[in-house]
Order: sequence, then structure tokens, then C-alpha cells
Amino acid sequence: SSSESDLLLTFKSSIDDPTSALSNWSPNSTTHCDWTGITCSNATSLVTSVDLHNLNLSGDISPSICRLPHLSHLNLANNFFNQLIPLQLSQCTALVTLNLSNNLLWGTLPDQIVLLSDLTALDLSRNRIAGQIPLSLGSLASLQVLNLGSNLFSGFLHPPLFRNLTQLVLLDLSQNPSLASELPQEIGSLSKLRSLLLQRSGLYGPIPRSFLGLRELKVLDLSQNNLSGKIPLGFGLASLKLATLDLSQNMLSGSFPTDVCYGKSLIELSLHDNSFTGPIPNIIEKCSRLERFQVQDNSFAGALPSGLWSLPGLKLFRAENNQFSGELPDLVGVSSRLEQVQIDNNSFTGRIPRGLGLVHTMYRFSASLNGFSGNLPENIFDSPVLSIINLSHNSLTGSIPEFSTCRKLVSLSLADNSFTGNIPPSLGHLPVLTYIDISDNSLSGKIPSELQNLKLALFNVSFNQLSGSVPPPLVSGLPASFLQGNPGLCGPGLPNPCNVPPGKRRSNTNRLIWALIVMSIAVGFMVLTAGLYVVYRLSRNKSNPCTWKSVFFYPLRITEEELLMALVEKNAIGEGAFGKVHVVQLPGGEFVAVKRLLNSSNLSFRKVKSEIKILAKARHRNLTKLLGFCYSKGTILLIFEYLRKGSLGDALRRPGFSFEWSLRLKLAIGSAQGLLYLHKDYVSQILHRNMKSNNILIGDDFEPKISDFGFDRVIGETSYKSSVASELGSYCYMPPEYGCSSKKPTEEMDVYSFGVVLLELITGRPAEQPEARETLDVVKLVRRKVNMTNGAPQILDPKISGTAQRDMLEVLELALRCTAILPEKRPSIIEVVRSLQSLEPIIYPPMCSGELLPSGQQ
Ligand SMILES: Nc1ncnc2c1ncn2[C@@H]1O[C@H](COP(=O)(O)OP(=O)(O)OP(=O)(O)O)[C@@H](O)[C@H]1O
Repeated sequence: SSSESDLLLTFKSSIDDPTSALSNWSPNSTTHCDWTGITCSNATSLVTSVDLHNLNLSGDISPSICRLPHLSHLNLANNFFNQLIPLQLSQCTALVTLNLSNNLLWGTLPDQIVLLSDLTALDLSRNRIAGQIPLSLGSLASLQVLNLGSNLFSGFLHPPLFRNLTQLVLLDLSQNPSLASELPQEIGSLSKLRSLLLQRSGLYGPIPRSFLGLRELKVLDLSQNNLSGKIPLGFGLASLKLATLDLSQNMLSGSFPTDVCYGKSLIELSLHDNSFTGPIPNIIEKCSRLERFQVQDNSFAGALPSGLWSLPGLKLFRAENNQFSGELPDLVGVSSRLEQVQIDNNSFTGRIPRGLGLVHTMYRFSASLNGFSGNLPENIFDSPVLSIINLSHNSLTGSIPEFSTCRKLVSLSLADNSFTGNIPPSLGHLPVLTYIDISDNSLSGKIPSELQNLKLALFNVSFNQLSGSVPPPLVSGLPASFLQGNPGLCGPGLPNPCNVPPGKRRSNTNRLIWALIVMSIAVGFMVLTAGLYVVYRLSRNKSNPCTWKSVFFYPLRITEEELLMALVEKNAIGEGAFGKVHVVQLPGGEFVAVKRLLNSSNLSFRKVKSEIKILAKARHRNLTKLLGFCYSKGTILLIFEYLRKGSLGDALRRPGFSFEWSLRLKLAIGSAQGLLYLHKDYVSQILHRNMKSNNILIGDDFEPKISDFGFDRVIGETSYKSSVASELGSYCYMPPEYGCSSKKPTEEMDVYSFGVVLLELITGRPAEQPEARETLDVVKLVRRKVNMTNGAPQILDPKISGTAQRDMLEVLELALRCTAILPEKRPSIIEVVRSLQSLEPIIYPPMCSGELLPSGQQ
């Protein structure tokens, strides 16, 4: 026993203990079994456990601890040990649990870990451990808990790793984004698993069918990976105990997993940010314990089952950015615990549900960009915790009800509807109300003076029929554009100053005369300044913000004025047939790309808005997100997400373009998938009509995003055609039939243009080819060469190694079919996607090398 205390003191001597947490570890004390964190066996008085978690310790973990012969539990979690994984701990052969989580450990996981053969729990999570996960770990057959989450592990998950780990109850490899692996089938044989956490861990490929063997599973998190394919049929039937299923932020497709509710255990279902399609089946009503339902950002469609709304435990309901339709049921008499409902950007119709205000837990209701109509229910704002309500961009009518109980309301957005009547004065009594957007309605009467009590960050009442004087605090702090479009409004700084009361007028005659003199001088001065200003504005080709209307599909928190101010030369990043592109920084710090379209056909705001809504609703990982737009007669500003890597066209034109083949293939597959979505998967088919490498932007991880699709809808056919005609380079992408005036735009035309992009990727050269003295586009150049004996290989980009040649020739073959002169000879976009996908490399695990074998076998 005395030697055990010596061993502990040696262990302590290499540790920094700034808070003296180990002060009672002292040579003078009678028994070390009372020391902080030490547990001894009652029978033998020998140390069985050292638990020093969360004590701010740093320094070295000394191997002396392993000389405690009965040490079975070592917990040093939540400290600041900053060293290589201590190899010597493998000498602690009696260890049953080892927890070194949440330190600053680094290096690779040594194979010697295999010596800890009695381990049932190993937690190394939240460190900086890198390299492959060693196969030797798979020999620890008693492991029940294996947590390697939040590290820097990389490489492939080798199937043998999991073969012997049949006792595992928890497996956590999450948050290791540098892993790059398919999901090993073998995980499906770990039949005792209750928690499988593999989120954000570089996984790709399908969810194996073997997962049907995970019958004890309660938590499955595969979110934030690149998983594709469908959820295996019968998965819900097999995992009846499943309480959390998170498959969000992948590339999964297929229909809603109808069987997830069979076990009735599901509490959280997250399928958002995938490509699921079809309806949500009525069977969802059987998920009686469901609390969180998130299916946003997919392509689900159809009506939502009405029983979903009355699930007794449901708190979070997110279904925005889908294609749902139909009406919502009334919530009168429904005992609901709903807290947050977001169903924006769908095609719901009918009335806003009666009884919504009776759901007293509701703090956010957001249903913008739908087709809701009719009056608002009188009690809509009655939830005492209501904080955010967004019903903008619908077709709602009637007056805005009074606000009585919702004293927590922070944001109210009712913009772009057909509300009439007055602005309710009760709005001014809501103490934390900060954002009010009731623009684009038909509201009349005065702006209630009560509103000046509020500390507003946004107050937009533009384009209504309001009249009377604007309370001064509302004029002074906010952009004038938020009041525009209300000819009856008056006040300081507005086009109409308010009338001075008659009594005052008489008593102020003298002052008036003086004022007139001063004013004449001032007016003269102003006219001069205004003249100069107009000349200045015209010279800078800027537009008066007062003539602008805007619709933002995302909260950009920027005014048209600020946006217009930012459209200066130094922010310009490119110019195309339709106008210039500028990069603009939002007040929140993010960047957006703003494209100015010259709308020479002067389409009305309503028409433009409905067309742009269709473009904005097209959501796919391979489409550039349209965030909003501003409109004035003659010009439209489209606001897109900003992709800092620029376009494929930019890359192709850079000298020494040298993307490797796998990257080019990835760009081709992604762009084809984007096009496929526009042609076939999106409810209202969109023809791109301007497919070219300049309109393929490069996102993170080189995921391509198609841009500039469907502009013909926004600016009208005539403007569109004349813009395209002005861009010489675009001709290389146009199919031969484009010139025929009788030909309507077709899918085949887009396929031709895409074929040209494929040729650019294969040859590594931009479509427009200056060769000899004539200008030859890439299609003609390739055709000439291909017709020569042995000509095809000559046109492949020589910068790409010979091993990819076979695949490149296959893509060449496909590109030639896409660019066939006769449209009917071209493949469909589905066929194009399939052919390209068939060339995607399958990543085989590297051969097991010596370093991966347990140390004894090297
Ligand atoms: N969303 C964006 N993010 C980052 N850069 C962009 C974005 N949109 C455009 N750009 C940049 O601006 C350049 C010009 O784009 P633009 O679309 O105006 O021209 P284009 O594609 O050559 O012609 P067209 O007007 O016929 O589509 C692009 O090549 C790209 O570098």
C-alpha cells in the first residue's frame, strides 16, 4: 500500500495542478484511499480507480500510474493535457474503462491500444488525434463504448475494424470531417448498438441494408455527410426502439420512410437538406411521441397529414422550402404544445388556421411565400410567448387584428399581402417589438403615434395607402425608403412636409417673410445641388432608391439604399450579357453577389415577382441560391449567394488550368444533376437556356452550382434574346436549331449546351477557340479531330494523366452525342447524369499495410 501511494505521488509530480485540486495527495496522510479521485477496493485496499476529471490539470500523464496492479478505471477527462497519446498507458493492462476525452491530446492512435484487452469503455473524444483509426482497435472485443468523436481522424473505415466489436452499445465517430469512407456493412451486425453517432464524418455512398440488424438502436445520427441513395426499406420496422433519427444534410433521395413510426418511439425526426420527394404519409400520425419534425429543404410535395398538427408532444415543425400544398387544419380544440412552426416557401393555400392563437406555447409561426388567403383569425396573436410571426408574400386580406397578449413579439412581417384598414395602435404597446414589415399592402389611415414608443430596428410600411404625419422618431432613425409609396404621408425629410396649423400661420407672418427669403436662397442652392447631384447620379448610373421595391427570401437585413450604394466599380466581379455582377457585404458580414438585369421590356412588378419566386423556389445542392431581388422600372437586381471560387469558365480561362480528372467529373456530374432537377424534378419545369461554363459556379468542396437559369421568365423573351445575342461567346453553346425563329426553347437545347461544357472539361479549353486565323468553337474543333485517324486521344487535355484516358474518351463520346446536330439524337438529361455517374470512382480501401496491424504482427 505504501508503494501505491508513492506511485500516485510520482504520477502527481509530473502534473501541473494550478487549483491545488490534488493538495490532499500528500506523503503525510495516512491513507491514499481518501485522496481526491482515488477509490480503493474494500477487500484489498488497493487502488481500483483514479478519477481526476475536470480539475484543470495539465503537464504529463506519467506511466507510473500503470504500476497500480488493480487500476481498472482511469478518468482524466476535461483537463488540459497537451501531449501525444501516451503510449505507455497501454501498460495499464487491467484497465476496464479509459476516459481521456476533452483534452488537447494529439498524434495518432497507437496500435498498442490492443494491449488493453479488458477495456469495455474507451473515450478519446474531443482531442486532436489524427491519422487512420487503427484496425487493432477491432481486437478489443469487450468494448461496449467506443467514442472517438470530434478528433482529426482521416481515411477509410476498414470493415474488419467492426467485425469483433459485437458488444458495442455506443459507437461515436462523429465530427471527424477528414474521414472519407462508405458506411461499412459490418456496423449493421453490431446488434447491441443503442447509439450510433456518425454525423459530420466524411461518409458517402448508401446506407447499407445491413442496418436493419440494428434492433436495439435508439439514436442514429448520420447527418452532415454525403450519403446518397434511399433509406433501406423496412428500417423503421427493424429499429422499433428508435427515438432519434437524424439523416439531415446529406444527398439522400426517395420517399419518406413510411415505417419510422411503427415502433411509436420516435421523438426526433430530422430529414432536412436532402432530396427526398413525394408526400408525407398519414402513418406519421402514429408517431405519438414525436417532438421534433424537420423535413425542410427537400422536394416533398402534397398535403400534410392533418393529424400531424395534433400530435400531442410536437414542439418543432419545420417543413419550409418544399412543394407542400393543400390547406392547414384548424387548431381549435387541439391540445397542442407546438412552439415553432416554419412552413415558408411552399404552395399552401386556404386560411391561416383558426385556433393558432390558442396554442399558448407558440413562439414562432412562419408561413411566408405561400398562397394563404382570407382574413387572419382574430386570435392569431394571442399566444403569450409569440416572438416571431412571418406571413409575408401571401394573399391575405382583411384588417390586422389587435395585439393584446403577445407581449414577447419581436418580429412581425406581413409584407406583400392585401391587408386593408389601419395599423393597430396596440402594436405600440408591445415592449420588445423590434422588426415591423407591413410593406406592400393596402393599409390606410395614420401611422399610430403609439409606435414611437418602440425601439425599432426595422419599420417598413412602404407601398401602402397611409396618410398623415409620420411620428418624428420614426422618420429620423430609419431609411426613407421604408416610408415610400405612401403619397399621403408627410413629415420632415419626406417629399410632403406637413401643413402648419392656421392659428400659428397668422402669428408668424414676419417670421414667414424672413423664412421665405431664406428659403428662396436655400431653394436656389438646393436646385443647384440637386442638379449637380442628378448629373452625378446619372454619371454613376445609379438609381433612386425611392423607385425600388424589394423581396427578400432570406433575412438579408439590408435596405435597397445600402445595396445600391454598394454597386460601385470596386465591387464589380464580372459582367455578362445581362449586366454587371457585384459582390456586396451584408451588415451581418456575409457576402452576396448582386446581378443587375436590364429589364428593357418593363415587365410589371407583380409579373416579375411571381416569376422570380418560381426561380427562388428551385432549391437543389447544385443550383445557386437566389436570396432576393430588388425591382425598379427598367432594372432588376437579383441577389444570389456568393461563391468565392468563381465560375468554371473563370477557371478554364486561367493560364495553366489544371483541375484533375476526378474534380472535372465531379463538376460535370453536379451540373448535370442541377439541370436534371430543373428539367424533371422541379414542379414547374425550368429550361436553363444559358448553360455554359461561366454559369457553373464552384462551391465548397468543388460542388458545382448552376446559376443564371430561367432569366427569360424574368425579363421577357424579347429582352432575353437581344441580351444573349449581344454576348458573342454564348454562341458557342447554342445548338444549331437556336437560330430558327420557329423553334421554341427545348430541353434538347440545354443538353447541347451542356455537351459543350463537357467538351471544355475534356479538352481543358474554353469553348471559344482561336486557332490559326479563324475562330473555331470547341464543338467544331473536336469534330474535326475526332474524324481523323487516332484523333480522339489527341484532343484530351494532356495535363491529365493517361490513367483517366478511358473515362475521358467515354465522356467525349457522351459529349458528342449531346452536341449532335439533330436534337432527337441527343440523350436526355437523365441519361447524361446516369452515364456520368457510372464513371464516378469507387474508392476502395487502401491495402492493409504493416502500420495498421497490431504491433505484435508487424
Ligand atoms: N453568385 C456568384 N458568386 C460568385 N461569383 C459570381 C456569381 N455570379 C457571377 N459571378 C462572377 O461574375 C462573372 C460574370 O457573371 P455573369 O453571369 O454576369 O456573366 P456570364 O455568365 O459570363 O454571362 P451571362 O450574363 O450570359 O450569364 C462570373 O464569371 C463569375 O466570375
